[in-house]
Amino acid sequence: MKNVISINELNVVYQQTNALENISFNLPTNARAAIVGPNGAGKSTLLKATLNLVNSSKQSIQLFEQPLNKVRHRIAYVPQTSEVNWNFPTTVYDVVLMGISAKRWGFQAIKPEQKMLAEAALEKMQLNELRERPINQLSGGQKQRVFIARAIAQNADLYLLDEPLAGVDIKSEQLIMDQLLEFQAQGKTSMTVHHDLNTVPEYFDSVILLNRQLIAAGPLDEVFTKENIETTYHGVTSLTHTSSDSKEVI
Ligand SMILES: Nc1ncnc2c1ncn2[C@@H]1O[C@H](COP(=O)(O)OP(=O)(O)OP(=O)(O)O)[C@@H](O)[C@H]1O
Repeated sequence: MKNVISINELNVVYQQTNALENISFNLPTNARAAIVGPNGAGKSTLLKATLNLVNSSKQSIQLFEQPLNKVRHRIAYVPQTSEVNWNFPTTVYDVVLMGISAKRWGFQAIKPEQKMLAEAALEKMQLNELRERPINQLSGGQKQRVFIARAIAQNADLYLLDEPLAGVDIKSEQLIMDQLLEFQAQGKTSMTVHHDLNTVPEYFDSVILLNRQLIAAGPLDEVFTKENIETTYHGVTSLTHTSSDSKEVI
């Protein structure tokens, strides 16, 4: 089985912080993977390093067995909503169209089939009625769904999602998680930062356990063990304390 992501001895150092130390793992094609670990473990940094959005040790990452610059168009990134400028004067529909623009050259017109992709993405995330709404007038869950819709419209092969369930209600959560299943059914791969240990087995089939260093990575059954979770969270074992309010607990 081919690897979509191959990371070899990745290090990321911010000014004062060793955010990631000596990370090596492979993610096979068609995985539906979660990145799990406590606050400050480097989960967002791992996604950003994969996309070369932060300075890291070079030559340590291959995507689709190639360097990033050859395959960037095959990757969709859903950032944390807190990292998006929601006051930018644009509408839901225009943000979704941006997913398509990622695959266009210069001022090429949008093709009918690309418009259909955008329409399908709006439909899937149940955003049709909100399409003309300015993005600064959306709820937390609606904001998450807009960026997932943009990623769907991009029609990528690899989806990197940073906490897509943060601040969403149960309906949005179900829509988003069903979409990850659909990506997988289409032969695509996803890697998602996820905070709720309780739902990891339900939502994912692979896990990357991280706490600045890699604790373990691989299939859910092999990796998501009590021992590994304990090591990741330095002894926090109770799964009942680790949903979105886990930020304080861990
Ligand atoms: N731009 C930056 N400059 C300096 N330090 C940073 C920067 N971004 C993150 N850090 C630090 O790097 C470490 C890893 O941060 P990161 O956001 O990747 O963790 P995380 O696991 O995603 O955390 P959380 O669960 O809280 O979102 C933290 O100690 C954080 O304070």
